Amino acid sequence: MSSIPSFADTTFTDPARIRNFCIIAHIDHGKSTLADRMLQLTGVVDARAMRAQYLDRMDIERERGITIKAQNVRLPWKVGDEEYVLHLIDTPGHVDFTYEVSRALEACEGAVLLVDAAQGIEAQTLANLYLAMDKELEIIPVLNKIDLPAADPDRYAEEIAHIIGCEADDVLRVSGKTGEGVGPLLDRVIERVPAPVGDPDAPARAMIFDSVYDTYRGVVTYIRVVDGKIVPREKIAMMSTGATHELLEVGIVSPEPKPSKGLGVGEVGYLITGVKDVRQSKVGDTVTSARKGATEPLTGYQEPRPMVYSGLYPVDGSDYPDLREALDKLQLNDAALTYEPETSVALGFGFRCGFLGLLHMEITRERLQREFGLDLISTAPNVVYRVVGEDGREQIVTNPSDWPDGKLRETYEPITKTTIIAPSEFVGTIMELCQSRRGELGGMDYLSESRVELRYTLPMAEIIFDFFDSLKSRTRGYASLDYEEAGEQLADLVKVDILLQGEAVDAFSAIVHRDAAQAYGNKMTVKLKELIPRQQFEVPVQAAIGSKVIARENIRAIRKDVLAKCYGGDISRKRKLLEKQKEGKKRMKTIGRVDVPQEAFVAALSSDASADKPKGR
Ligand SMILES: Nc1nc2c(ncn2[C@@H]2O[C@H](COP(=O)(O)OP(=O)(O)OP(=O)(O)O)[C@@H](O)[C@H]2O)c(=O)[nH]1
Repeated sequence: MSSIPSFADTTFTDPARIRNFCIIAHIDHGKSTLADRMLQLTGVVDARAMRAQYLDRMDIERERGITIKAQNVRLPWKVGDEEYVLHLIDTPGHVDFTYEVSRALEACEGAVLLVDAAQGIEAQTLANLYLAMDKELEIIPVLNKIDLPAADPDRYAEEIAHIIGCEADDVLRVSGKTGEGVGPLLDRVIERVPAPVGDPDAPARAMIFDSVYDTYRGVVTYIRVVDGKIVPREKIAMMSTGATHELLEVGIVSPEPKPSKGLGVGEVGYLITGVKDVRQSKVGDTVTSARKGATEPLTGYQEPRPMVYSGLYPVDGSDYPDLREALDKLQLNDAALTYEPETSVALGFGFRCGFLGLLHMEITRERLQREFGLDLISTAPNVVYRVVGEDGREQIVTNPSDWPDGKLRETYEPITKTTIIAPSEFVGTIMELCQSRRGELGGMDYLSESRVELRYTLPMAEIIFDFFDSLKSRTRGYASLDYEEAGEQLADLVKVDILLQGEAVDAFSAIVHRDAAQAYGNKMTVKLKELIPRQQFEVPVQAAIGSKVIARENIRAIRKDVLAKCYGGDISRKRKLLEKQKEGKKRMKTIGRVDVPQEAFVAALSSDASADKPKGR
């Protein structure tokens, strides 16, 4: 086996020589590290240019050590004298990004199922495995990190064999760190993963599995060709809209983008059309030729549905148009992000945004701040509720301010099917936690003598915020968690409003289970009392359900005279002080007669859920 980089540059490769695969795993089991070794071993990146997590291109990904966006790369590999092209698609492992995983799977015929040899199967190993099996991919089971002293490959090979129904001997053993076993793994990919099948003479059909907005090049669209070929200078059409575009560039990624003469059946690469509007290159769409194009699109992807909503507002109101533009651009990168304009009495103009989960929300916010230089406030996140009024009218509520006043006939909340895997000694404490979160046990299975899988139905609102942190701390970090939405259930829900001097502050309203309302009211009133500076009059801070007040704190009055200290003399000093006070006022929002500094909103809204940095695993 030796590397043959020149072969990687040749496109229109015979499909029989192509293998498209991805690596799926629980978070931190070592996908990105293994991908690094593959880049090196195939000679695509030489040792000098190598850096850790080569495919994680975003700063946030490197800093957090997690993969958010799926990436793809073309690798040459030789078995005996036969030359092959591998397309590797690196996928994220966090539960919020399952959607990215499912898109990556659409472009592959095989999946390397990577399991940490010191940890065994975890909740997302199973979730990703089931996704891959659903799409009928060839699964190649692999134990990673065999260099670790704590590795117990024999034990976990049995576990994997038991789950996927193979022999324990079939499970390969590698170390992404030392590179051991990576060559044989690539050989196995070539041997087991089926070559892509497509009709080279049919009209072109390629599926879009990712699109990225690039400041210099415009929209870059990643595709996998299914039939025919895509060549530069030809007009292409997007099948969902019928829109046609001039193709400016077609190419492959190995590991940097390289223009090519085109892409044929089974090949994975990118195209650039000079389109500036990010919404014209929809993930899941089929690309065909504008002239004599295909008539049947490929089966689309399942549209991702947001699970968590939150309001995003610019701290400086004049940044509103920039925020809109930034969201437009991010959405191309992130088909799961949704947003629509909303206004808040307290925060002004902003957007109601939908996310897949809290990590997704946090990352979106961080990207808006970093990549677009925006200073933002986000309101407390909430899930999606359905309410039926006394008159039988139904309403979907994604924003607490839309919660109908008055009596409601029925209120529903979304629920999840949750899987927890942990050492069996923690079963009692996990059950306790789930019960306290209104969970219902669905079943329990032993994966081996000492490890158990628990299945629960839990309200989504209970699970997305701090559940994972509680689970981790109660199980000393040994439990892993995965959940998927599973419909809705009747629940006794109420809206808690927070009032300043009798006036509701919409940004602080929350929908909670009736049993949790008191705790929310107490927490917010105490917090706001600390955060809002004293005014020249007393300000009551109240929590209320409808007109019923359930908690109250008072901010005592003071009188602040900035000129008091400089009576007599210096007029310019006086003016300066007054101006300083005016500056301060600009950063205040006035609720009724109460001046609330921006910082108080930020602090009050960020200190609970969004401050826990959930890194689910
Ligand atoms: N000892 C040892 N450590 C490894 C090996 N492979 C990965 N690691 C370490 O395990 C941690 C996680 O590795 P990553 O490659 O970032 O894991 P990942 O699965 O890509 O994680 P996500 O991208 O967040 O899903 C890092 O600290 C790696 O250095 C290995 O073979 N041996």
